[in-house]
Amino acid sequence: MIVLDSVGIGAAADAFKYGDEGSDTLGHVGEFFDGNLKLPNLARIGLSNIRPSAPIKGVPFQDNPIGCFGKMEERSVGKDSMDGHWEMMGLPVLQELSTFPAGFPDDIIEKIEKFSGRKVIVNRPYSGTQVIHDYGEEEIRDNSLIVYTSGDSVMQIAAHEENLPVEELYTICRYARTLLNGPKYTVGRVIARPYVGSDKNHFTRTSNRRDFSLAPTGVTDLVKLHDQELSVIAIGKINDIFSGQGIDEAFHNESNDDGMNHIDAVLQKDFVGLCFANLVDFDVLYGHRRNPEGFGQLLIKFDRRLGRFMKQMHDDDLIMITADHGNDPTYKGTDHTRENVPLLAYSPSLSNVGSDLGVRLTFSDLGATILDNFGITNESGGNSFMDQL
Ligand SMILES: O=P(O)(O)O[C@H]1O[C@H](CO)[C@@H](O)[C@H]1O
Ligand SMILES: [Mn+2]
Ligand SMILES: [Mn+2]
Repeated sequence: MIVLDSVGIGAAADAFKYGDEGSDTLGHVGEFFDGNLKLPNLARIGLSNIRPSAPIKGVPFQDNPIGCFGKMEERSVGKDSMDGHWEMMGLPVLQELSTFPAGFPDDIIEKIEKFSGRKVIVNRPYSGTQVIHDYGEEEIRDNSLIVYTSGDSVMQIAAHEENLPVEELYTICRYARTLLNGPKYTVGRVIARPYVGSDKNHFTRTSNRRDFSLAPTGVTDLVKLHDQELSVIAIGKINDIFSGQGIDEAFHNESNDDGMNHIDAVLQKDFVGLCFANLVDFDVLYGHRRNPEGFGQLLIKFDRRLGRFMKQMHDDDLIMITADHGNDPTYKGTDHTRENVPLLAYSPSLSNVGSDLGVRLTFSDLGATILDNFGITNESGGNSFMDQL
């Protein structure tokens, strides 16, 4: 299962509640490329068959798709990565998590300052690349700590790797995590955001980013798989998002390309179970940066690697491709967008080639299908589409 982080397929029915009406990540990237968004492999599986009345520009509708296709609505209240991924694994996040449009309260900040011995600066919603440009030099000069947030339930802590070694930054994040597990403040993720570079015009963030998520509040489908002795292999930020629960083997990604290398390697492995991968660059490098050109180029690159991957699949392999939320790079602001997500499935041995999986009412249908595939009972509220594949 591959999550293309933030690759949504059009505003959800409840997008108005989030101020996200009219957002459409794939549709608008397609329009931006004006016919040149060539995604032949995603097209063959049925990407534009998901919404035949509004195909993605450049991605032709197929009369005979080789896979199964549909889209999914999110039940979770939030539109962040944790909500999306947990819901896929049978645990929608129905409780509203804390957000901090005016910054984190004094008691939290004071505790972080005391623990770290550093003064906290910024403490408000900010774009992560902009914040190191605007405040990185101050952070280095004063040995302070950049704390910022977004529209999501996140606390992000940025520090220059030479000023604060990453392990120390992780220690501070782990401490901050303990302050934000509820009941007063329940925050989805604390994210370490280390960066390097000589000065404000050269600061860049590194792949030493780490997400410290809330521990899953129930038994996820990953744990159910693991308990039945099936292998659960995590690629990218999956391990962080599930706090390692139910995961047997985990690989950290340096980039989408590196993630695809891990995915290719797992394909050559003899195992029975689930490989769950997240490719985050769409979101981090281009979605939040509102860069449709970069976003589309990365989709084209992914599609090429997908083509190679599909050629090497064995008869008993199944690939499912989806997303965790939208992040329309042509939309206002810099936050995620409340969208439906695509659902594509392909195997050389599908029984129902070309079947329309329709509009799934929760991302949990994915996990339900995976459990069904392995004959595991599912009580999570998701509906399996196994018999449609
Ligand atoms: O601007 P940057 O630091 O990339 O932050 C983004 O990263 C967070 C996690 O995806 C989002 O909540 C958004 O704020
Ligand atoms: Mn995400
Ligand atoms: Mn994001």
